[in-house]
Amino acid sequence: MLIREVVVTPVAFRDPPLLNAAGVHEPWALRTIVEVVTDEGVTGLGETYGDLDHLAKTRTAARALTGLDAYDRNAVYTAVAASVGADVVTDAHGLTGAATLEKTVDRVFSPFEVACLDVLGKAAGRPVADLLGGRVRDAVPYSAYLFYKWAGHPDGPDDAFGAALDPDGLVEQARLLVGRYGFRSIKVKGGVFPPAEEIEAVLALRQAFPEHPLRLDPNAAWSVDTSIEVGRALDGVLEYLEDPTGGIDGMAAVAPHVPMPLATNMCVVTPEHLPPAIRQGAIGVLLLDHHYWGGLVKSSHIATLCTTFGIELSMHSNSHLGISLAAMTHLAAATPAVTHACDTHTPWQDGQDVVAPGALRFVDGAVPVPDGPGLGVELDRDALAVMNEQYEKCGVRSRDDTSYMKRFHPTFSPRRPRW
Ligand SMILES: O=C([O-])[C@@H](O)[C@@H](O)[C@H](O)[C@@H](O)C(=O)[O-]
Ligand SMILES: [Mg+2]
Repeated sequence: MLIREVVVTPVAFRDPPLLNAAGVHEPWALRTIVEVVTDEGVTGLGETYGDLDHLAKTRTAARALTGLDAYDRNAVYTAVAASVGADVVTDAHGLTGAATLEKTVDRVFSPFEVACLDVLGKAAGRPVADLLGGRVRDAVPYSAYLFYKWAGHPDGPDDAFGAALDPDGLVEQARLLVGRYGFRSIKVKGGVFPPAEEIEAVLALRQAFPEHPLRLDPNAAWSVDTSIEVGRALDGVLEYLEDPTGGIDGMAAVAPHVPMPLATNMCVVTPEHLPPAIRQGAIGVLLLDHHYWGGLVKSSHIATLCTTFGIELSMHSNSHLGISLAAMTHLAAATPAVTHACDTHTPWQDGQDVVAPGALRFVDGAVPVPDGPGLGVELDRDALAVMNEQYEKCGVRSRDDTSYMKRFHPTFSPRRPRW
């Protein structure tokens, strides 16, 4: 199973104007699609970020993998690490926490690891979930991921989702997503309006959806004191409060004073963050993300470690396509400790995808594990070509929610904490 060739293709797809603490989503979201082709003619798929620095590193790493054995993922990791060197890559938006060298290598390695597992699964005729230990659930529950949003991009027509700028708008958006996908949990992306307004929105959702577990995630937009006030105001309402404030120290200062667990995909984002977070009791839930936790196997090891220390698991998401959704679904299906519904941006992509339709679907808010070998999804080459052309033409080269927001609101500041 020697790697004969690795093909790296950047793609762009339409994204609605979703608001967050860093600004607003641009009209185009970027991803990179990785194809690992072996000497036996089996091709494995991976998906990762599309930002220029990361794309360059992914391309350099791809060239270093020719001739390696798809079974030998330690050798693949070593080659990726050597190709990354000492360069740390940071996201401009800062929504997935601090960058470190290990996290940079883990991020570059991840799509190749997923693609190698896809190869091995296809060769063995078994789903990736089987390679990760076997499925403990046949379908993986996801949450309705609500965003405050404008009706459309200021330079374009309104989109099909409509505006959501107050509690009624968010409740209406929840009805749309729950109605269409059957989600049984709801997450609100906060950090956009003053906390009192976001509390009001969560309470309106609680009234409209009395049975749905609710989460709120302001991406560290609040001070420690504000986080404690909001946490107490939502006593009995939230399943967990996600990244109310920044840093392990900040989260540890909030945790003992609020009634619900704190969750994160910002202050614990790489292995070296775990010891201090555990020592200080900073978090109760970790949102895994195989795209920056070094792929599926390492994520599953992190989950085991978290369970040992009483930390529960959920899963984080940025804008993504079907290869990522398939990988997330196999990982969560094979990881008993992922007991909270996972996040996904899938509804916001509104059917745009690089994978052929059919393998991935939502049933009662959950994605059944694809049955086919490997990830169980096939590349739609026409869609890939269209999205690659969109990438070439769209002009976006790195996600920058803040600059895009400042085009329309020049005084906007992404300063955190803001409240
Ligand atoms: O897409 C967004 O705007 C989200 O805010 C995303 O970038 C975050 O990383 C993420 O969803 C989160 O849970 O923090
Ligand atoms: Mg988050």
